[in-house]
Amino acid sequence: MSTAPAARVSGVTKRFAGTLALDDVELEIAAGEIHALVGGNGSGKSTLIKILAGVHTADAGRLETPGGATDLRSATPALAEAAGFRFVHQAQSTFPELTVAENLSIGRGWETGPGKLISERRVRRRVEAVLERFHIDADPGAPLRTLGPAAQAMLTIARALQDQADSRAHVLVLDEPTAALPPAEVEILLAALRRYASDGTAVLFVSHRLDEVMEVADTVTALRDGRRTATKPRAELTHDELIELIAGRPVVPHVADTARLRGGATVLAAEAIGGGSVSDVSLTVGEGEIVGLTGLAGAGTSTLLRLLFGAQQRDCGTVAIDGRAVKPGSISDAIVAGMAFVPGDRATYGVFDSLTVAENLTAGGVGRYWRRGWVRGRQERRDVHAAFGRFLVRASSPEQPIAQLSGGNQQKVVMARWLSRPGRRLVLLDEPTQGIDVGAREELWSVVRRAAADGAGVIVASSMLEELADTCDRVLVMRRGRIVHEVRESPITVDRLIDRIHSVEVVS
Ligand SMILES: Nc1ncnc2c1ncn2[C@@H]1O[C@H](COP(=O)(O)OP(=O)(O)OP(=O)(O)O)[C@@H](O)[C@H]1O
Repeated sequence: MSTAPAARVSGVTKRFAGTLALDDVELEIAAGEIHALVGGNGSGKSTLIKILAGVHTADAGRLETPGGATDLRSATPALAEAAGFRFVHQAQSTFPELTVAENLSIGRGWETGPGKLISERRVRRRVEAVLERFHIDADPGAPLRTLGPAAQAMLTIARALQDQADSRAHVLVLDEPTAALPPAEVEILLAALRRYASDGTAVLFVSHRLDEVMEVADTVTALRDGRRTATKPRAELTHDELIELIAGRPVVPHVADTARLRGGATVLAAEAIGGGSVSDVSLTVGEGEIVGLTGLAGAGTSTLLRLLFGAQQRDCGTVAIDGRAVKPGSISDAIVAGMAFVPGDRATYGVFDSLTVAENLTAGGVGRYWRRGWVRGRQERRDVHAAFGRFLVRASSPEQPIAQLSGGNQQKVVMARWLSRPGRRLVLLDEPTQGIDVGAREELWSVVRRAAADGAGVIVASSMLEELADTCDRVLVMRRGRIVHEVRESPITVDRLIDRIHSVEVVS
């Protein structure tokens, strides 16, 4: 690993009305290193990245790169690009139906030959060179969707960096690069990042997955409440020290609660349901039971939850809560029956962008705050206050527009909205802790366990196998829209889950 600085930022301060998002932050990234940026929800990570990208301007701050200095008060995307920064976001647009070569040419252009016609030979030569340089094993003519998820992520990285001849001339910035990847694919992407760094690329990545930070980072910078709490070589940090830098306190792992009644009377009975990618799924969930759902990407876990809730129309089968049939495709009937749903794609389904935090918190239970035509304002305020504390929501006030909250805090509000509802019988959670910081994650799981202890059934779809192993009474493994295994050994272990997820692949 080289130690030449690829970029150095200093004195970065940013205030949004009422919130000091960054306070005099410094960060130095060396060429050839993987530098992890960690911190709790709302600690300022995205704000710093957006300033580096020129999406936000800073109130103060300076960026130095080998090419010169930039005043971050006048940061722009063009200046960021000229300084060598390249950004790969989770939702980076790729085109699954187009070929690898087409995906690597869009936005950049195609090589032409005589008469300005596209020269397929020259395009192919360039694309093959890029694939080799970024260690991607793919045919330029193959549709992108035929590649595995990690290879697709590597392709978005290659696309961002392909025109930089010198690896040392740029800083690759990744936001939660592994969040959408199943466990086996995570290792492929992390190995690729290591190779890119050993070629001289400086990699800055934001992550809440601390095991990955411990595995792959050379250096770790932690932010808390907009301030840098430490920059350290990862080799000098233990997992627990890292948690303390982020949370400001040790986070005590939960002790399994034995008092919970697991699998009492049947809450959910689903029979032979199908729709979208899911076919012929039957399952039951008992009172107080927490059932996990996992599988490789595309296995159908999210679709199954949406079919159960009615957010997606089912083609066949029946769903009943406490013996009462729930109409297909009717969210309102599902809610009346006692279902609650925390979707994975919160940008599309979870958050009411134009409303305040308080309005988002109470949106699922408006009826509760009306009594003979009067809004019970005090009760609502009390509930909002309690939810803020219990879910560790970081917002300047309940009146703040939710769009101004950090991603993780928006997720906490969505969880709070659904889990605080009285009378819920079945709670459906899709990747509930994605983007949630280590301090709040334990807290969220304890709220889920409390909901189960109160008698609700819970189904949780997640790729975080440790969390499933810690919390679930049994885990269902899906593949191609069907349930293919049930893991209910006590204790459920991560190794066992990985084995079942992959043995499914071998069987086929
Ligand atoms: N456009 C905005 N207007 C007002 N406040 C904002 C805005 N963007 C961010 N903030 C506030 O700045 C603080 C830092 O937010 P930021 O998104 O940088 O956190 P983060 O560390 O990326 O969090 P997460 O891990 O949840 O993604 C938060 O308190 C957030 O509410």
